[in-house]
Amino acid sequence: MTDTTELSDVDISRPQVTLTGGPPPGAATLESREIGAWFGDRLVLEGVSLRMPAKEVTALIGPSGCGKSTFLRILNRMHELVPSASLTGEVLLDGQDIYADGTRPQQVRLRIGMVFQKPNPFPAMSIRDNVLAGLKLAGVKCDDKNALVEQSLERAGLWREVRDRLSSPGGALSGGQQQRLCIARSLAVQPNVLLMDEPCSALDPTSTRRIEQTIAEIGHEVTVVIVTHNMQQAQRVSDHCAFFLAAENEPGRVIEHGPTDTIFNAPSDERTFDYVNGRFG
Ligand SMILES: Nc1ncnc2c1ncn2[C@@H]1O[C@H](COP(=O)(O)OP(=O)(O)OP(=O)(O)O)[C@@H](O)[C@H]1O
Repeated sequence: MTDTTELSDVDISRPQVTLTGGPPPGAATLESREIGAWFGDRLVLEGVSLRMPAKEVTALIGPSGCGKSTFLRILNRMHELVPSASLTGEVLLDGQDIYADGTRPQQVRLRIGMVFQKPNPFPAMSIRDNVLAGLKLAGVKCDDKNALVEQSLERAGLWREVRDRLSSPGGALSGGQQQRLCIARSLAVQPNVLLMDEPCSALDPTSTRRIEQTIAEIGHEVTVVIVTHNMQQAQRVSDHCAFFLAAENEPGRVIEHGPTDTIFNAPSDERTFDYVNGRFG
């Protein structure tokens, strides 16, 4: 599928549709402080302190197994879904600890959405209902569902391709379209942060480029944190980069983080230089 829609064709300037019971409006800054993570008695992450600024895109890069996905899942309380998992440290969303006593994980996940490696729309459900699915699950009310569907699909860069077939099943779309449908579903609840775990790894180059355009668009409205193995992609889409590395039999740590340009062109650590230049990993 070739998509020729250009960024400038998409109108994302309209005010957001009003939701009742949804997250407070706007992007939020996410900050981790001294995160440590275990599976059983195995420490897989240590001392991860990272600030992911509002309305900017932060890429998490590093070799396989260094804890990037684990860290991402800690950021919206999905790590605790693994029975043997535990953690230490704090995650602050605009200064509030998402692990504070009395904070419900479902409420956190409404504010901090997640898009996975493999697109996971409800295949038999219509495109329209897929977009609205997150609202239903969270009990969020919307005053104009048609406008919300259009706006969410537009923000995800899919509206023009599906506007004439909103009642077709989500499973009938191409892989790249399904991934954009999942992004639209996440955006429909108007989250403050969107986490993306290798969102393009199952997609062809054209679909990958379209998702990268989508990230460029939404990255100015919502905070984005993306895990990627693709160094060109990290350079293209992110404002900031964090390089994770786990030495042999050691937990993963952040070796270096900073503006993407610095990480790729003038890193301060030799291991970062070697990794971004493809010398290992
Ligand atoms: N559910 C789990 N149970 C036990 N160990 C796990 C589990 N998930 C991940 N791990 C371990 O935690 C460590 C970090 O894994 P994680 O998937 O976070 O790394 P990653 O950097 O995202 O890797 P990749 O780039 O390959 O996706 C690895 O050693 C992995 O084997």
